[in-house]
Amino acid sequence: MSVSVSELTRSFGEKAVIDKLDLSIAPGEFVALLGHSGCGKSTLLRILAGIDLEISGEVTVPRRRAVAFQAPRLMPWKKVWRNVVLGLPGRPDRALAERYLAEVGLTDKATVWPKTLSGGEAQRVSLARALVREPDLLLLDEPFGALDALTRTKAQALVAELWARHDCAILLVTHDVEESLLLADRVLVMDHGGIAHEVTVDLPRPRDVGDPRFVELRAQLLSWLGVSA
Ligand SMILES: Nc1ncnc2c1ncn2[C@@H]1O[C@H](COP(=O)(O)OP(=O)(O)OP(=O)(O)O)[C@@H](O)[C@H]1O
Repeated sequence: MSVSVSELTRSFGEKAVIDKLDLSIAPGEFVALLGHSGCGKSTLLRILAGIDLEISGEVTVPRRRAVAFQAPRLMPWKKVWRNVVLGLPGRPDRALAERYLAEVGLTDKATVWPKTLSGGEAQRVSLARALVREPDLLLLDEPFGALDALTRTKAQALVAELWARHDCAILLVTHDVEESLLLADRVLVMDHGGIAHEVTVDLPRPRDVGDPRFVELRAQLLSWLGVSA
């Protein structure tokens, strides 16, 4: 297993936001996580990232893991390529940064300042910064949430491509049922502090939103989320 979580509990004060949650993710598997606002998705991601340690239960994650958040969180005083390799051991390596910037289609942005990037470009830099760590597990917390529809569609295609190339497991937190079905092998629905439902997306890629099975899965997920299709 790439990720193995058993009886995970995380409380804020009296309230257990995550309550005896079990989860496993296979190496190379793409898993999407849906759930109502405030149900604890980001909290779970922070725990898997090793940012939040105030937990009980068992959590096993690969040592090589990386996170990309909804906001790209680039350092404004460092040029793009330096942001990509920020925090890596050793001397900052521009050629290395450029290799990963090329993967996200931003070769020509290596030496610009982050403030000159569009939202979609900044998000791609954030992906390059995650990938440069060659993670076995990539944690994505609504990375496309703030993007317009067209940019979002392109970013989704890019993530699908990067995942196919890099052979890492991905856990993608999203609010978008369609996005989860376009990208993931398995979709989880979080509720009441645990994984309340899950579905395996048994459809070949690239996926067709008009496929009857796609429509059926979307209706199933929406009904689990309490939204009628
Ligand atoms: N540091 C904190 N202190 C107190 N409560 C917190 C803290 N962090 C999160 N919470 C609470 O835990 C719950 C889960 O928050 P979390 O951000 O994980 O939800 P989410 O499912 O990611 O929501 P959204 O989809 O809106 O991003 C919320 O009720 C939130 O208020």
